[in-house]
Amino acid sequence: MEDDKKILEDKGFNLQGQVVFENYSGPDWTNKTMDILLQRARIMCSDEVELYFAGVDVTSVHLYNPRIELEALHTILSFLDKALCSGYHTINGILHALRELSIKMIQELGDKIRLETIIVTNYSCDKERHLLQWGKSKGVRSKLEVAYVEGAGRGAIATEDLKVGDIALEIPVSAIISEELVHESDMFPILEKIDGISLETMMLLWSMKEKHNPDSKFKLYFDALPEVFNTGLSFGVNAIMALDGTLLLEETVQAKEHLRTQYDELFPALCNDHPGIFPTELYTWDQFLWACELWYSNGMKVMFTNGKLQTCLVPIAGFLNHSLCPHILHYGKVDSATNSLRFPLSRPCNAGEQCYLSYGKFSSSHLVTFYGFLPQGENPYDVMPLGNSLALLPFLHMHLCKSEGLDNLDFCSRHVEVGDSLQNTPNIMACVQLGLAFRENFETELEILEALRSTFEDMLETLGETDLDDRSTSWDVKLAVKFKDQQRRIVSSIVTSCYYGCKLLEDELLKK
Ligand SMILES: C[S@@+](CC[C@H](N)C(=O)[O-])C[C@H]1O[C@@H](n2cnc3c(N)ncnc32)[C@H](O)[C@@H]1O
Repeated sequence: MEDDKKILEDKGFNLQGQVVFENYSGPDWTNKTMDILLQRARIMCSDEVELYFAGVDVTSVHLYNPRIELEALHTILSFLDKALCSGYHTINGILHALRELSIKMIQELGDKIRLETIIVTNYSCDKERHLLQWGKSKGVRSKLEVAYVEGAGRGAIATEDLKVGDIALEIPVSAIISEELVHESDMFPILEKIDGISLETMMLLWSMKEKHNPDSKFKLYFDALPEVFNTGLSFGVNAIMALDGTLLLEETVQAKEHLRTQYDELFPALCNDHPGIFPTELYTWDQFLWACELWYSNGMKVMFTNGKLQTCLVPIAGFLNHSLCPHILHYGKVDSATNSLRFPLSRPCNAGEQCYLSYGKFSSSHLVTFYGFLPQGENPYDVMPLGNSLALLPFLHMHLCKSEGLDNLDFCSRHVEVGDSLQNTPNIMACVQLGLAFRENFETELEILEALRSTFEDMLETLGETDLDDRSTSWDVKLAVKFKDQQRRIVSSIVTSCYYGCKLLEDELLKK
């Protein structure tokens, strides 16, 4: 919040909450006013890390992060709707014009980033249809159907053209799998006596048994779940080996070791002490891992009307896949008027198009480990290890450092951003140019940049080359190799940028 304020002040905004509609009778007033509103909204919609890395130019019209752009446009739209409802009649015309423009800009943004969904027709969706019917009988309202989509298992497809603000899906609280169920179960009195056990772990253990309960209220939900999840937690030895040289290797190994320790702390003790409640055959390591993958990849944080935030399984909503710029941005808070979880659209979704939501601001390594996929497009939340002495390097588009320029290596390590190609993301160059504009000490900057280049060159070497026969390779090795290729591309782009940055500085030094 303080960062937001500072940036707004730096940009000369009036922080008293008033936007002055200057010259609104002029020919271009709507665009100009929208521009001002957008500059503010981009800052308001960026979190601390995003602000930190976009510090130089968060107000730029450049799409440095489509999710923030969408969030900003949506914030403006909500603001305009509120203003229109509260009846500022004298400026109604202006508000309507701005509203129309923001809807148009949201539409244009959606068109720019649209992902093509290929529906795979040779899979039966009977189980999914049964679940949808069950949902309907429980009061679920849906404008989505389920289909197999290429590269992502099942996905949710819009059954009609959906506009901004339309509710794609509405799930009553009674159809959500939440802590209440474990509290009511016969395992709760045993579990609550275990020191330090979390409610999440209790839910996980409950779901392992409930999955096999023929009388479960959620039987059709469990029936429709995948038999295997294919996340990084299930990577085999070859996939782990293929990750050599990447941060992900350690992440997946550590995550799995952590889960194994957790399992060993609970089993076989619980089965031995309470065989009637924890049957051995339902609580094997493999089944525990399956349940972990279920909760990591399908768990949703839900805020209930009593203010409690819980990780839940939400039938039907669990068919929604993730996108870096999703249709559904705001969800997860139970609507007190309807006692349901609603999934409203922040950008339009046409009939037949896959409707996406955002799982969160996750790096690709997190998505591979806990969800088992790499998102399409450049992920602005990726991180790069910068060697032992340096901090993790967030990979955000466009800007290399704040206007201070490069002060020291540590400063640099925290500010560097990496682009996907030199032409449209001249990050290191932008940084150097900033340095040139603000500072005299080119020698130090050159040293820093050379050190950076050398660090990334070493990293590139460690990543090595991959030679993959795609036909005979298993899903996990393919995913590991895809991840490594992506890392290589990023690092290689930084090396190139460092190289050009050094050259620019050397030229400047020659001129002196
Ligand atoms: C909540 S589920 C979504 C429904 C899932 N596709 C299914 O068939 O059950 C999350 C899982 O969907 C897949 N997924 C989600 N978004 C994806 C994307 N953009 N690309 C590929 N797979 C995705 C991953 O396997 C992830 O673990």
